[in-house]
Amino acid sequence: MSFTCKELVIQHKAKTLLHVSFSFARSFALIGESGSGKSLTLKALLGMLPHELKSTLSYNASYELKRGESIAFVPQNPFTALSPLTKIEKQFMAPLERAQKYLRMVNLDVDFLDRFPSELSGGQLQRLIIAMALSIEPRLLLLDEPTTALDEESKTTVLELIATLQKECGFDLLFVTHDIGTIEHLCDEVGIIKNGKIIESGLTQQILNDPKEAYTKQLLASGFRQRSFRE
Ligand SMILES: Nc1ncnc2c1ncn2[C@@H]1O[C@H](COP(=O)(O)OP(=O)(O)OP(=O)(O)O)[C@@H](O)[C@H]1O
Repeated sequence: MSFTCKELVIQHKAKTLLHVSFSFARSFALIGESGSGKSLTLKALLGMLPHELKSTLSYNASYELKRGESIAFVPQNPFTALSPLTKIEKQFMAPLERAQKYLRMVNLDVDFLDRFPSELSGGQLQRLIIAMALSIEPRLLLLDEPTTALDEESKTTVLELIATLQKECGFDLLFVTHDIGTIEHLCDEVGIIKNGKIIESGLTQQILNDPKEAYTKQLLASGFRQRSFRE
C-alpha cells in the first residue's frame, strides 16, 4: 500500500498554519518541534479539525480516509483516552471476538475486557489503545507521540510492538513525534516539519546519515543527546 498527501492546507482566518505534501510507501514519520503542525496534520486526515480552522486536502491512496473504518488513531496520552467509568469491553468499537484477537496480539490478557481503564498501568493502557485502534482493521494507522506519557521500558515495548504489528497486519503507518531517535527502526521514510512546512524528507537512513538542512542537523543532535542521556 502507499499514501500520498498531494496537498494539505490549513488556515485560521487569514493565516496559513500549515501547507504540506508528502508521500510514503509503508511508514512515515513526521518530525518537528512543538507547534510545527504535527497534530494539525493528523487531525485534518482524521476529519477532526476544530470548526474555526479551514482546510483543503487532496490525497491519493487505495482507500478513502474514513475515521473508524479505514483510518484509526492512537493518541499521546493513554490516561485520558478512555472513559474511566466504562468497562473496557464496552469501549471497543469491534465485536468481542475481534477485541479478543487484538488484545492477544498486544500481549494483554483477554480478562482485561472485564476491567476498568484505571486498573491498568500506563504501558498496558497504551497497548490496549493500540489493540482498540487495530480492531477496526484500518488501512492507515496514525500515531501521535504514543510513548510520551510512558516510562522508558514501556516506551521500548510499545515501539517494538507497533513495528511487529505493522509487519503482521500490513497497515500504513503515519507517526508524529518531536523525537527523531524513536523512529529509526519503525519508519522507512521521514519528513521534517517546521512552521507548518516540510523542509526535508526522504528515506530515514538517508536523513539520519546525511541531513541536508541545518534544522534537521539540530534535531538529530538533540535527539541523540537525549538518547545518550537516557542510556
Ligand atoms: N484551533 C487553532 N486556532 C488557531 N491556531 C491553532 C489552532 N490549533 C493549532 N493552532 C496553531 O497551529 C500551529 C501548529 O499546531 P499543532 O498543534 O499542529 O502543533 P504540534 O506540532 O502538534 O505541537 P505539539 O508537539 O506541541 O503537539 C501552532 O502554531 C498552533 O498554535
